[in-house]
Amino acid sequence: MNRAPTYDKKVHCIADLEREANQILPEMVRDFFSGGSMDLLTLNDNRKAFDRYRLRPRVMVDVSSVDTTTDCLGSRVAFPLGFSPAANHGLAHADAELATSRAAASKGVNMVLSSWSNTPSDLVAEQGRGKGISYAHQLSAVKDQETNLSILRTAEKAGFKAIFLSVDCPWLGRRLNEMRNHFSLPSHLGFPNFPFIQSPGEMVSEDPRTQYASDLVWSNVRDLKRRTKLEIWLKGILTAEDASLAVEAGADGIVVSNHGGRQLDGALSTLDALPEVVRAVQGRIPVHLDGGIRRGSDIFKALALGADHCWVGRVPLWGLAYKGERGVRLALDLLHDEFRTVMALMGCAKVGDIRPEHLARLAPDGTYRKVELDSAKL
Ligand SMILES: Cc1cc2nc3c(=O)[nH]c(=O)nc-3n(C[C@H](O)[C@H](O)[C@H](O)COP(=O)(O)O)c2cc1C
Ligand SMILES: CC(C)CC(=O)C(=O)O
Repeated sequence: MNRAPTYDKKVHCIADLEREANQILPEMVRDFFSGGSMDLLTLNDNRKAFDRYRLRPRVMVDVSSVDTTTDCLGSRVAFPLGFSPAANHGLAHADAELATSRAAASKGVNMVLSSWSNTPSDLVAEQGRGKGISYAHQLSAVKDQETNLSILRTAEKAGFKAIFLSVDCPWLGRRLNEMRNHFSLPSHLGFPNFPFIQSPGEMVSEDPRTQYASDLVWSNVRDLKRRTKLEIWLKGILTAEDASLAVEAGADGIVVSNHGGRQLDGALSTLDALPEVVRAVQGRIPVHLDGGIRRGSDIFKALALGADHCWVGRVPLWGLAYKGERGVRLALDLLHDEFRTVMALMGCAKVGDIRPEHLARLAPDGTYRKVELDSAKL
């Protein structure tokens, strides 16, 4: 019998990993990782949206060999999942982004590094050198152009493949957990991309080198593309209108994202936003998704609705908190196994076999209705 392997005594799914991590982390860090903005409507809906779909399995398909691999940022990755950028991996574990990067490299998935990494970007990318994976560098543009350009040059020199420009943070969302907990960073954590910061408290100062640029417009995408050979992806698109403008502006890819519910509370869940974005893009550039992915079946559902690839932000943080690099590898093993199992049980032998008609969506009358081909582009 081809039963799933057991990797850990306590952790058999991402919900277990979250529970274990949350028992280890101090309350302030736990809430910083898990929390979102305001009433957490979007944070919670990111998860609930996946449960509004059910699977329509096809049987009597030869799934004796299931190929979960796919292409992402020029690499053949083990399965359609990688790590979203998240600030401050150092709050989860002393090995911080180095451990996350090693885990990604050893399991054959890509990683996007936050500008607010606690580890120098070149050291993070070095962990995956020669291992066939790709790294992208996130940029939340700040007011000071020199600082933005220095991050761009660092990413180019260190061999990053792309810049993921976060377009959903002209202003920081209101995160009540951070206010209530008086969130602050320990003094030992530094930000190599912002070397002028002497103490972590200064990251929220009035200094234009750390303040988000709130005046970004579509022409800035073209400016950025003129300044670098790296691919420019836009992270934080939620509407068909902006997806079309992103393509016109020359973006190399889009990540449908609401920043894990940490920016605009009440914004659409990413799975709900995905079909209109996919329809607007019409296959001209890749469309990726992050937000709420916790199971292999979530990845399957996002792909069935037209995403080319998914990312997770909190999952590697929980893995790190649980057991450092080993914990991050565990998270990847679990999600990879779950995805493979779902593919087999759905009658999909390769990623390209996943189609919208594999899904049924919850209708207002409480029944589930088949997702029709033209209702999700493809
Ligand atoms: C602790 C934390 C820090 C984050 N830092 C960044 C960041 O620096 N830049 C960014 O673009 N997104 C950041 N994000 C958002 C993630 O890239 C991603 O969009 C989100 O976590 C996806 O949702 P998920 O956590 O449900 O997978 C952060 C998310 C978390 C949880
Ligand atoms: C506040 C930033 C440093 C990181 C971020 O984007 C986030 O916490 O969501």
